[in-house]
Amino acid sequence: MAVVGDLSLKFIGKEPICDFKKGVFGFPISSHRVSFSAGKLKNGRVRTGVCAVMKVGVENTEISRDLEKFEGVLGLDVVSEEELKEKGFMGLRKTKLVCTIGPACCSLDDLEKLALEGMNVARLNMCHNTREWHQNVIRKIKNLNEEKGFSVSLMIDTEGSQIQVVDHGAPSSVKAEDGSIWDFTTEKFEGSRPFTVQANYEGFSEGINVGDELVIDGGMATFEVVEKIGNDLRCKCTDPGLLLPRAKLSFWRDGRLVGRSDELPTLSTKDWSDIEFAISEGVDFIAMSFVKDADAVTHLKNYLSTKSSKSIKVLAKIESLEALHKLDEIVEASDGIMIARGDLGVEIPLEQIPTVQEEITHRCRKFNKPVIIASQLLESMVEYPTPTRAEVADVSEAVRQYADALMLSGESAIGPYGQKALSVLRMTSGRMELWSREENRESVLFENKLEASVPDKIAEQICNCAAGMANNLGLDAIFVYTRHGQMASLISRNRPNPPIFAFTNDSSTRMALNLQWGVTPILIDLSDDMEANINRSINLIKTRGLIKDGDAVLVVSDIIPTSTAQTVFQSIQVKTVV
Ligand SMILES: Nc1ncnc2c1ncn2[C@@H]1O[C@H](COP(=O)(O)OP(=O)(O)O)[C@@H](O)[C@H]1O
Ligand SMILES: C=C(OP(=O)(O)O)C(=O)O
Ligand SMILES: [K+]
Ligand SMILES: [Mg+2]
Repeated sequence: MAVVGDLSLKFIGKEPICDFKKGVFGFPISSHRVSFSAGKLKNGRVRTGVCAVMKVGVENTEISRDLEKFEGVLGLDVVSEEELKEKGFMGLRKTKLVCTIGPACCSLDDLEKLALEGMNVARLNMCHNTREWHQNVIRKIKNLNEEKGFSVSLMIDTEGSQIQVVDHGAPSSVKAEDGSIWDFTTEKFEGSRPFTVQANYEGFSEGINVGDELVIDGGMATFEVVEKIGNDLRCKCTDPGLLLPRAKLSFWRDGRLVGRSDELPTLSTKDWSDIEFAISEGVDFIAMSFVKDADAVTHLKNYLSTKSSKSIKVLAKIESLEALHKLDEIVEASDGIMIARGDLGVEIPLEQIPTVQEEITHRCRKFNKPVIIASQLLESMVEYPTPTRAEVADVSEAVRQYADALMLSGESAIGPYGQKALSVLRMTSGRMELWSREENRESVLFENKLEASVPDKIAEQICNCAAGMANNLGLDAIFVYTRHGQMASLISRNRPNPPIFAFTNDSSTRMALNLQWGVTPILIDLSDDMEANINRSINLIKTRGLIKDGDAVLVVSDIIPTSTAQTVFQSIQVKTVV
């Protein structure tokens, strides 16, 4: 093993040696000498940064000095780097983008195009397709990250339990006509029977009375219960519409939802086995469907902390009335929230969605948790190559509310215009971010106070001040040094004007920060010597041509050293690059 600075090279016979993570590779040229080059990976090839011949096992100070400027150790993803080079600091997009991966975008080529187009997180919805299929997608994305320098995080979305129509294959949809009589049953049968709908859950009709309303998919069609026959319901169609496979069933009485999900577990047996799969594949996020209370979230978090060697973040999906009733406790318990407007629209009247969305987004900012706004953002693009004006207005509103992330569902999973939809999200968010920054700031930003008790009040204050200083002084960027991402997220919470570069030596932290508004995470080795870390990272960024003399950055650090000899290093400083 040869050691140079904080890089190490393995020396294996006459084979070329590679350490792609560090961007280093070398060829042994004799039994005690190795020639090596080091650099950043691009398009699967190492772009050489440093070339040298060195003695194996001997520390070479000259090379160490060269390697101080070595560009390969700066873990900045290619997409942010290109964006930065092209548009400068203020041009970096703040709002993060999540894409649901499905049959329309699962080839290596399609995934690469989505990554290039700005996908920050890939979502795999375990409601659909086989585990092998999902595994294949995960492997491809990890491969793209390793070989081509992307940094796309992975999210598994659980199926969850829900009362719905069984997907019996064909036909794909049936029309219910006004006044027609239908039987909703739990009887199991293959194929389809006329005027009969199979429900997936035995107890679906418990507590339901004659006269109650049965609503399909939040309003696609409506029935009135006219007769109860054992567990089955005979219903008359009062508002005609389509019955799709897996359509959701909800019951209403006197204009209010009849709670049906009490008996259903938040995590089913299938969900638990999908969670094992998520752990073994080392994904970054698990989005938990139909969360009812904080206990379910805490339980999963505890489970993951004992079972998973890497940190996996738990996102709670808010998609039921019950979750809305316990919003604060759920937000506080989770690592982030998804506003799952699809199912939420089944449980609350549609006209309440906009205000509920804004309220949840505000609660997330208060508790400092990232929030994703999901479902139907560009729904018409599942079929058409352009969005409706109303859809663009919806996306803009989500950005104006300072959501951390926006999500595509069917638009990318099954639609033929997935990349285009992603670019619509990118352009629309860029435009609204600029407008908010320049024209609308004061009206939307609200007071800084955190709702939750942050264990470290000093960190919170430092971050609030840092964001204010960076804005007031008109600085170019904020550099924050963070092991677990806490400081980066506390700065992001203030939604400052300049971009936040979060330097971390923890790859899980890097991947988790991909969901955080305005944060560009960078993987880098961090030593206990904070001054050295700061100088080294500024040099690295400068060597790459991403920062120039005269640029001013705000540097924030709060790294607790690993050795006990040093004290906690907390500081804010303004550095002008020279
Ligand atoms: N992995 C997948 N395999 C096949 N189809 C998928 C997959 N993921 C999503 N889809 C399709 O994309 C649509 C939209 O995705 P999503 O919103 O995540 O699911 P759902 O409609 O079940 O809530 C789904 O209805 C399904 O038709
Ligand atoms: C995102 C959602 O969940 P899923 O697609 O899993 O139903 C939703 O209901 O909006
Ligand atoms: K799901
Ligand atoms: Mg849902």
